[in-house]
Amino acid sequence: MRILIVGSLSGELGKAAKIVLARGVSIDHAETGKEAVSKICLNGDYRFIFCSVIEDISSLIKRMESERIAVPVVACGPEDPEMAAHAISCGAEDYIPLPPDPDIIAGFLENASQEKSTFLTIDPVMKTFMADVEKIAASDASVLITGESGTGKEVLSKYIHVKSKRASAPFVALNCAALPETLVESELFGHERGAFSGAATRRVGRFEAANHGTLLLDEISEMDIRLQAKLLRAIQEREIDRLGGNSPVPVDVRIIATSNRNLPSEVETGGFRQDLYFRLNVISLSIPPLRQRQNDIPLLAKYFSDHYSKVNGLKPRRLSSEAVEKLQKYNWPGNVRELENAIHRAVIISSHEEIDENCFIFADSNIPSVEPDSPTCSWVGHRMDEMEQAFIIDTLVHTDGNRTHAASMLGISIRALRNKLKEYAEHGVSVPPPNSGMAGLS
Ligand SMILES: Nc1ncnc2c1ncn2[C@@H]1O[C@H](COP(=O)(O)OP(=O)(O)OP(=O)(O)O)[C@@H](O)[C@H]1O
Repeated sequence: MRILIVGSLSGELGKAAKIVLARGVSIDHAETGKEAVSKICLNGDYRFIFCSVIEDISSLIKRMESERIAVPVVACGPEDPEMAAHAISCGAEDYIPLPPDPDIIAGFLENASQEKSTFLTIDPVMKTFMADVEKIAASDASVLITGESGTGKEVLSKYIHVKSKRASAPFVALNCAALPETLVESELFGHERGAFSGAATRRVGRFEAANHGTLLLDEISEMDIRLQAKLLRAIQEREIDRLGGNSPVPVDVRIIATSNRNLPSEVETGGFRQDLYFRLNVISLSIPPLRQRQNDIPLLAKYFSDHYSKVNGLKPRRLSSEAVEKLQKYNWPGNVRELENAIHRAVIISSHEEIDENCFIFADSNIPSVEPDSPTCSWVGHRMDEMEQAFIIDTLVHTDGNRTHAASMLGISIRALRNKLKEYAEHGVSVPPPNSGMAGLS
């Protein structure tokens, strides 16, 4: 883990930096937000940016957004609730009070290193699967992880990295569906200054950022076929060409790719290169959907309820046995992500320390939801495109704005979903924002 510290180190922030260093975490330093962005562009992967509240956090975040950098910013400043609230409203994800308390910083770092890297499971159907995962982790082979949306493909990738001999090097992820095709190439391979209009600084790509570590290519099936050829070359030759660069750069990276689409049939229809498929599919793991491992439901539910109680400053919430039974009977089309969202909501809405079954309301997931006031209530008399729009928006509301999950439930590609949403927004239709989190509460 590497952290970039932004601001003057002469005061309390410098003391915080020393505590971070003493915990074995490497740090880099930038005096200003502008310098910070150049450093990230050049050096790649930081787990966090610790930024002094004296700096203009809002413009740092805007600069990062314009460079498509998504590193969480943690504001550091005096123990003052108003300053903390202001920093959070500017886009900071957390606030560390200064003078720094070594225990708070240690807890923060510990949380960050454990976060999303433990693949929780106890269901007997997962026993052989997990035994295979342990063996696979130790090897250096490419891994292809498939499974429905929300089954934990990204968590499993991180777990494999943490268990591998590359654990002390970076784990870098790129969601191939999250960026327009034109940007994926420069994200992957980086670019030299002036390589294209807008390339104001030299920037390392994810391949270089992941050197000696692991590169997760999430939703690989969404990658443009032309770029697939370049990726294949990078994997085979173990070197990449930066956009606008003169000579290849050697890279030592383990690739883990995920897909929630059926890659062999994509290969058959010409949407995915067969040679790349064989390269990635040295080892393949298919995560079973949550409904096929019901014993994991109580374990995960408890884990999320403890986590969200803590995050919300509440006493630990306990799930009643009726609530657990109800969770185990539901078929979880959105898998663990849907369970996590359901528990998060339940933790907040439950007025007692016990979460009872009434905190969970599930539509029959085999039938599209037909609420009395919903446009899908009476299908007769509506045009197909109206129905499609209502269906897509309803699904997106159900997934709390999560595009990947919604696309998977609708059985369409994320790109197709995104195009539809763009079209709706251009016609003034209110589209649930991405990751709107607790949208269902309001
Ligand atoms: N076994 C697990 N243990 C702990 N948390 C899990 C587990 N599986 C999934 N999660 C949680 O569920 C959520 C979804 O997981 P993840 O993003 O890894 O799924 P995914 O299969 O990659 O989804 P998608 O295909 O939609 O990108 C995350 O918040 C993750 O922390």
